[in-house]
Amino acid sequence: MRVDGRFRAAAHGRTRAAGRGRARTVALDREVRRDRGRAGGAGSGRGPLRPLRERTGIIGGMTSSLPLLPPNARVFVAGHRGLVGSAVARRLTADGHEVLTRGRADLDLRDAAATAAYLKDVRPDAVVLAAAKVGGIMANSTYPVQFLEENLQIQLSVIGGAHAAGVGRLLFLGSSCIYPKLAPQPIHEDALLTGPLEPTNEAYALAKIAGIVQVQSYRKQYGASYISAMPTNLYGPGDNFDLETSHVLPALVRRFHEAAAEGRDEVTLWGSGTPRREFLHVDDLAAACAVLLNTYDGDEPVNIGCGEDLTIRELAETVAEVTGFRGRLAWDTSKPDGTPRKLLDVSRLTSLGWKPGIPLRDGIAATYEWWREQS
Ligand SMILES: NC(=O)C1=CN([C@@H]2O[C@H](COP(=O)(O)OP(=O)(O)OC[C@H]3O[C@@H](n4cnc5c(N)ncnc54)[C@H](OP(=O)(O)O)[C@@H]3O)[C@@H](O)[C@H]2O)C=CC1
Ligand SMILES: C[C@H]1O[C@H](OP(=O)(O)OP(=O)(O)OC[C@H]2O[C@@H](n3cnc4c(=O)[nH]c(N)nc43)[C@H](O)[C@@H]2O)[C@@H](O)[C@@H](O)C1=O
Repeated sequence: MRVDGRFRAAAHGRTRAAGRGRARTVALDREVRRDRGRAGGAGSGRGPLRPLRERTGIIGGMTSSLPLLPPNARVFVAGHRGLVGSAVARRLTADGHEVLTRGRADLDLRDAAATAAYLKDVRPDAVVLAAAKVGGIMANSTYPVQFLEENLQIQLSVIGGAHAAGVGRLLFLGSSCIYPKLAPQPIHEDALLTGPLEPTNEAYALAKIAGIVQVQSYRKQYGASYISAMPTNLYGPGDNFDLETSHVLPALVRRFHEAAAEGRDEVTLWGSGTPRREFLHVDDLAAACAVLLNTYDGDEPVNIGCGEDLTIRELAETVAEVTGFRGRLAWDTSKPDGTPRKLLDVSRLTSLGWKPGIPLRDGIAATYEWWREQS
């Protein structure tokens, strides 16, 4: 069962003069290029970069007052029916932007020609790339071909198509699994490519790393104002509750709910329960994406997390309490644990003024309520 918490308020197609939007984004692109040239390091995001005049937020650590995403911007959210895309669409709409969407039946984002044609037609001011082949530990380790190829195809289509259409601003969403399996904790963005990856999601991680390099390459070669963010494990309304393909948190909600409803006294979970994970509510993630779109224009990816983690056993105890399951936990150690720990260093993001607002227990309770209303 894929619970459907879908974003419906989005406008389809072109509802404003596309020519105006295009002129504005191309102008921003040129301006970014010109100023980076003066700073003497195209897209490095590190050197003594000067703030862009007027519209810019944070470039190379310097700030000015106006946001990088113009007010009332037209933003194409790719993957608007998913956990992340639906939350980002809600957030951008609440912030006064116009969210453009396209369902998979009308536009398969693996199709580069169709995606480029769509983006040229609607010419958004910005793109948020939240469409991807996504899944939990078992889905990742069972279908590495799809996780590698579909994500590479989507990234090539959307990022390349956005540039060809003159889109001036793009946010690419990666994942904390891009970092080495045994990276020092908390994991700083500089840990990228410093060690071997976790085998259960290596294919997915490599596709995401390619996406980061693609974004950096468009910055370096064309001066594009494209950025990448690396979220930790997410949860919330719109999540996937399918026990075979989901991440751990929605799986536990469903397992405990069903066990409590059926009066069972034991629930079996995967692995040893000892791995540690950091969980962020998707509405906090969406707020962080809005901050990045408005203020960040650096070359380096930005971690998005809450800065705290817990063991899977501790998570299970919390979810059991929320769902009213009072029985025993059993652990199926034939199932993989995955990486032992992946707590993100979120200092780069918090320095931009963002902080999480939804405590884990409250977020789980709200997600449980949402899921029960959907089922
Ligand atoms: N969930 C998490 O814990 C985390 C997620 N992320 C990242 O956030 C992003 C979004 O993830 P999330 O929202 O959880 O994933 P979901 O599976 O909930 O949503 C993915 C969306 O992408 C769409 N999509 C997938 N393939 C295609 C395609 N070929 N053409 C058009 N649309 C397509 C799906 O469409 P449809 O609805 O039709 O299936 C869906 O709307 C991903 O990049 C992921 O890596 C990062 C860290 C953690
Ligand atoms: C976001 C992130 O998500 C994935 O990495 P992951 O964090 O390892 O994934 P997960 O949420 O599926 O599991 C977390 C932990 O929980 C344990 N666990 C117990 N019981 C269940 C259970 O019932 N289901 C699941 N899925 N896990 C369970 C499980 O064994 C593991 O130890 C990748 O897709 C990766 O690519 C990625 O980006």
